[in-house]
Amino acid sequence: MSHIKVPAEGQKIVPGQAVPNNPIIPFIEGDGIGIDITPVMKDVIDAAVAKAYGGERKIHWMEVFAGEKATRVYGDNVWLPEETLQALKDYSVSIKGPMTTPVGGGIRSLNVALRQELDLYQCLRPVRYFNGVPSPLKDPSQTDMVIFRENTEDIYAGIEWEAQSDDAKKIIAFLQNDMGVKKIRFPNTSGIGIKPISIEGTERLVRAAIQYAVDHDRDSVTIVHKGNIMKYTEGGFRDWAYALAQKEFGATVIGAGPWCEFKNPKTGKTITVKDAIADAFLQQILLRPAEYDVIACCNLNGDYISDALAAQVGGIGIAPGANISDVYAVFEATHGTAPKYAGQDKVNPGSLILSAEMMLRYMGWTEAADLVIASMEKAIGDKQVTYDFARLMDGANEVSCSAFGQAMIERM
Ligand SMILES: NC(=O)C1=CN([C@@H]2O[C@H](COP(=O)(O)OP(=O)(O)OC[C@H]3O[C@@H](n4cnc5c(N)ncnc54)[C@H](OP(=O)(O)O)[C@@H]3O)[C@@H](O)[C@H]2O)C=CC1
Ligand SMILES: O=C(O)CCC(=O)C(=O)O
Ligand SMILES: [Mg+2]
Repeated sequence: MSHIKVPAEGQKIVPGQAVPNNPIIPFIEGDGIGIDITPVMKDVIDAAVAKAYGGERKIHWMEVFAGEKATRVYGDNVWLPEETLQALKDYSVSIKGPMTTPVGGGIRSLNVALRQELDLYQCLRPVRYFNGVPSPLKDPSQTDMVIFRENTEDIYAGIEWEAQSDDAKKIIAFLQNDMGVKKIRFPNTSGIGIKPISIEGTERLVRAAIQYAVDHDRDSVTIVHKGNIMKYTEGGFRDWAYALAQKEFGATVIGAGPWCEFKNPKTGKTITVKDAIADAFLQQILLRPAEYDVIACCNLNGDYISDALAAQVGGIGIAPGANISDVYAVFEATHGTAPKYAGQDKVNPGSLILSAEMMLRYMGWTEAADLVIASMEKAIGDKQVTYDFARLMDGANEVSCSAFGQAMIERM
């Protein structure tokens, strides 16, 4: 039986066709603070759309279920209903709140499952500074990067075997007996995980990152990896990325290499393609953020880098994101369910609102997207901020999650 109530009005967004003025957009409320931030996001976006288009355009929201709410609606152990997946495909553009993943045992990440099921291979996370936001850096405005995190491969593929299980014993025996592996330090008590990184997966992600640099007139693309240690996975990622820049964008090697460069066909400006080893990169983004622009990386590094970079511009309360395939897009914040704040109307809805702002821009509704940005800047400028900013800001008026949304709406 279906639990999805399709709105009486509204149309599907069909990939490759113009976005209708009355699109139906599926949303997943999310676990934990999802209950706080998702309604605020919808109110702010509805207000921006109404203000920008005077009633000519309107989003028709359609709730679909995943995570803890799905188990309440569909029954125990139904975490990601088939009809939810189908709706995300049928309506092609959607937005989700965060979902809980238990540590150690229990279900595997539903967030990762969605990315894999819909082949949302680009995790796009822009990191920029908003005036007035408190930051630990002296000059946070120098941090202006766009992360392209590979979203379907790496150890996130979930290919793992628990220590001392029959499967782990089988794999370890295979590695030792058939592959000549002698380096498993404690074979009787090791869990094993597999890290697949492919040429196809690398190429499509890096192609999107470089194309973004071309389309948005950016100066450089940095491939971040740990290829000195993981030679055939992260090292492969680096080598295939450079090869793609040369093969598809006409980049030529600078000096002894491996850095290369090409002229942006749209602006004539030089785009440098360079690389950095992940540990060094994490200190350089703090010390010399202005040297980095578009970032392309594998899944795990992208996860770490996303939160680290978010901290530089005020934290994960204001860190948006999108998961994109060649046909579908699912927008979501960088942060998780922050369970200790769930239901308190306390946290910053900024990340999810800015994720929705990315969604508006993706739909071509730039006037509404601009209003979202401008009203957020005004609310922060007036020091009407949630607890996360208030605790770092002099003279702030700490407001609730919903009041921050209202503060934005009043300033549109
Ligand atoms: N895409 C997804 O759905 C994601 C899901 N998760 C899942 O979320 C769960 C909790 O993960 P956890 O590691 O605690 O990470 P979270 O991102 O949920 O929270 C970590 C901390 O970040 C701050 N924070 C997060 N969101 C906000 C917000 N909206 N406004 C202000 N501050 C915020 C809070 O900091 P402080 O304590 O300083 O106030 C919070 O305690 C896990 O099950 C994890 O797997 C995690 C990341 C992404
Ligand atoms: O799926 C999860 O629970 C965590 C995912 C995550 O941290 C991320 O996508 O940034
Ligand atoms: Mg993360």
